Amino acid sequence: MTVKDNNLESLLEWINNTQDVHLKPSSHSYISPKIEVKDYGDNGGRGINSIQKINRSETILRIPPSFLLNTNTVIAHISKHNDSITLTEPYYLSLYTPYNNPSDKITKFYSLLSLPELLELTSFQLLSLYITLEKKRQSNSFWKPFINMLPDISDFTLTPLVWQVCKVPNYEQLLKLLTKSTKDHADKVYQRFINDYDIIKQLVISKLGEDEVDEYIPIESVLWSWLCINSRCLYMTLPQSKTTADNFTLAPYVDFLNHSCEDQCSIKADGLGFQVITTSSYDIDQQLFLSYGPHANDFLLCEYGFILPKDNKWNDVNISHYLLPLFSSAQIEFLKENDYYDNYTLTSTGISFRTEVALAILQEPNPAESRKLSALINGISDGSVYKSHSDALLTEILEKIIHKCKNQTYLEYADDLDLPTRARKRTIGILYRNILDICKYVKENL
Ligand SMILES: C[S@@+](CC[C@H](N)C(=O)[O-])C[C@H]1O[C@@H](n2cnc3c(N)ncnc32)[C@H](O)[C@@H]1O
Repeated sequence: MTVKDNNLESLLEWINNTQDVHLKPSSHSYISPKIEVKDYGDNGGRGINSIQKINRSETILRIPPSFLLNTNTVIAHISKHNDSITLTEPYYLSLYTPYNNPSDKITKFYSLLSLPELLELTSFQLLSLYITLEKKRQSNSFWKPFINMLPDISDFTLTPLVWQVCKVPNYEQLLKLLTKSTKDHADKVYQRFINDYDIIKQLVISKLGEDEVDEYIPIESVLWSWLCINSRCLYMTLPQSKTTADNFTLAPYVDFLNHSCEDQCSIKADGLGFQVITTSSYDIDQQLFLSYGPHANDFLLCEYGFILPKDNKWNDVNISHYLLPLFSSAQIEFLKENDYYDNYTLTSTGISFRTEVALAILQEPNPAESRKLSALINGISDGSVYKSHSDALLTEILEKIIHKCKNQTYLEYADDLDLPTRARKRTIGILYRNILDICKYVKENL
């Protein structure tokens, strides 16, 4: 179904017609007439669809720097409401920031912030704070057409972070049901969010006092902004970023591209802004995809709130927690020295070399002195001397995992009356099915 709503029309109007008069027309926004936004329903929500044939290497989108939401544009916009901030760098001064100084509470809050305080925040913290506040400002925000097209919190119903922060029905049971690697990942995402929220909160308290926190930055609103950023950010080098993780931007319209394991579009960020170029040709009425990266389903679920139920070639099974307790201290020392400590995985094509090395080391009481081991690690031997013991241990581990997963795949058919709980349990069931399929394959092919 073609998406036709007022919000989308406002977004297109904003991207196409709010041009910086100082820019050459060649630098203006461009949305190819060969694409449209289409609603794929349960199969990914909104995505980009071809309405004409598209060739390989065609530029289909170009969003100029002034319409990208990132640290640069946020600081440039906030500075318009703050007399104490004077920006001199060209990457701020070249941005189009139509001056609109509404006398609302948020303008007042911006006027209290200093440039060092803003630069102290990570991109994630700054953007989460800014989007939360700009959403509140509604028509007073330059970014309103973009913010109005961001997904609803209900679109993140499968994200474990939402279960935990919003304490959804059965959230404790759901978290316990997660596969180990998904739970480990979900815990890290939770820590990242809570840390970001605490820092934003401290800043608001330092300017406005504790009583204003719920008014300006209720945790549910920051959670929504944070998830929109996490699931829609695109890599782009920014001049003032402190870490690689800070190098990202949000790009309206580009962010309608759904994920597939196979790359079908590439992205380019330069002085012209953000561009999307096709890397394959498309017939009429085909969905255009971008690969978000080599992500397994547990990663996709925790970071983006979806999984690829079939054919995610990046799925793996981590067996580190079975192997790590078996190593002696000499073996651990060797593993650490040679960068082979932890992260032992199996995939749908077999066991990783790292896992093979770990299984071999378990058979060497003095690994540092073993020439057989050194030959395996240096690619001089294929390690067949270790194979029968490695296979026996691996079979034992695989049988334990297979048994556990078989006990959990019933979740795929969960029939809870509460529909979000049902969807969450079914997704967890698929994660167990993914693990089961890999383990069975590896066991059969030892
Ligand atoms: C960058 S946005 C893509 C546009 C999004 N579908 C929308 O409606 O705005 C990323 C989000 O799209 C959804 N998504 C992306 N690729 C998907 C896929 N292959 N299957 C299901 N959902 C997908 C997830 O909700 C993800 O968090």
